Amino acid sequence: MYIICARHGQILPDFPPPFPTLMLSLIPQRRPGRTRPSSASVVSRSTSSSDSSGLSDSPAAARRASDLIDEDIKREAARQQAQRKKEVKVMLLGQAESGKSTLRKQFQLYHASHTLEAERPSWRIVVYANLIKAVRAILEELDYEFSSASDEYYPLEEGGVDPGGPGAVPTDAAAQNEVIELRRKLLPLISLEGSLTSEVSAGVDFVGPGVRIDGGPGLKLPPWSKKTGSRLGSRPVEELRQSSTAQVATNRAAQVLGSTAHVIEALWRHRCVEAVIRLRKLRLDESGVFFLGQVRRIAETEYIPSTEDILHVRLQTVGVIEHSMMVNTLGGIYTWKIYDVGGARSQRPAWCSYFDDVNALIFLAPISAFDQFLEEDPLTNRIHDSLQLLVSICTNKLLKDAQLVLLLNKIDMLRKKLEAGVQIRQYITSYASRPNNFSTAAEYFRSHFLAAHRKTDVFQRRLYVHLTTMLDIQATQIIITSAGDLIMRKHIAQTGLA
Ligand SMILES: Nc1nc2c(ncn2[C@@H]2O[C@H](COP(=O)(O)OP(=O)(O)OP(=O)(O)O)[C@@H](O)[C@H]2O)c(=O)[nH]1
Ligand SMILES: [Mg+2]
Repeated sequence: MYIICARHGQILPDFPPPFPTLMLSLIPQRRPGRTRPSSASVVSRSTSSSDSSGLSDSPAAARRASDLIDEDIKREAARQQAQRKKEVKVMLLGQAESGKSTLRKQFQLYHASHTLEAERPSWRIVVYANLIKAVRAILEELDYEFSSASDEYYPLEEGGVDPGGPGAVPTDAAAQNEVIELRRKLLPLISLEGSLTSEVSAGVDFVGPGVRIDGGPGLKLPPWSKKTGSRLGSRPVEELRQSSTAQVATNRAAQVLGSTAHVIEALWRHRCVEAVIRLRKLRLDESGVFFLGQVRRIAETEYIPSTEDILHVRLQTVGVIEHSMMVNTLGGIYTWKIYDVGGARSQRPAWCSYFDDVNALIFLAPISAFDQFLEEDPLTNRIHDSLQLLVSICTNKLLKDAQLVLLLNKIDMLRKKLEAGVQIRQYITSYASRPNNFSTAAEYFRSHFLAAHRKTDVFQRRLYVHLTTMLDIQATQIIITSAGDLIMRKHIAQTGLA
């Protein structure tokens, strides 16, 4: 599949091309506002001005008018150049759920914490939606478990056990009745998911299996929703604050949550839930697991999301969102424009329209995802997809002047998975007999990403690599400072501006 890149008028392969295919070569682009008008157009403009201003049509007058226009053009070019020198463009790239938006929030926290402060109450509805989604996913899994238990054929997951055998998911009548009762009490809460979803993101991320991406018949989509491919646009968080319907949905959810928090806790602690997570490998979003453990606090009447909550929230980015912030660094004040992109495959064609003049790319690869596959392509391992994506970026000519920073993210999850005994070689055969511990695994992934860059970066740029946990505020702020210094030093060196 090929995609026409709107701003460049070029044909690009579906982004990214299969490794190791390179992107097609690109047509150089002219920047608006920097072209000197041809002498023909200068003369014709001076002629017409002489008509209205009363200047004579002599060659000397025409030359004077032409000089004036030249000066204007120079002044405008100088103004634009000065502005560009004071502006730093940084793009956050990587697959879906790699942590781009979380890093963007960390930038906001570090450089513009007042804006995060202002947004804080608006995140409440997203926290509720994440929590309810997790509750629904658990109930659906238990439903499946109970109905499968009565079937003769019962497929086992890796590490699973025979039904009824020791260590099996309990499916006895008592367990089933307990879960049925919990579900009955939770139905009013679950039924709110649709309205929260349509307020927050028009069904982008919160729809569950079996629910159509457009929310299904009868779900009214809000007017701000915008179709991008088969998905629908997510709403800017600032807008939620001003929406009265979002307020109503939030207050209703808060009310129901207040009266059902103890039921959610009982469900989360139920022996069947622990068993489906351990034995059936039920995968809940990181945000869901976090909020389920904090349900009492979240259900309080006066609840306002903490910074930790905001960093844990999962809200899929759709399209490319620009965030401007003033950064006071190395003796100057600069406007940083941070572009946070949607990382799902259907979103990637939109990236190239923003590649112009990018100063730096921060690429996030979640290395804990070695045992996961893309949601949009269940046959592609997520580490493999990240490597392909990095190659596409290293070989893209539009990005040749951009500095590259690679963040191997979610190392906290990597640690947890390895400690829980998940074997890398079961998913990545080339890992072979290497020890299944954190330091070996981190070095293994690091060397693979470095090799992919070394082999394909025709521009021979340095690649700065960090192992990160985007939820760790202190550690991420150190990385933001050091990556920021690096980006600024190169920018200053290139523009000659101090
Ligand atoms: N445990 C853990 N969770 C993380 C880390 N970084 C991000 N997350 C969580 O992962 C989820 C996805 O993160 P996002 O920042 O929304 O991912 P994204 O790359 O913006 O995803 P798209 O917008 O779909 O492209 C969120 O719930 C985050 O809280 C990390 O280092 N460790
Ligand atoms: Mg995002």
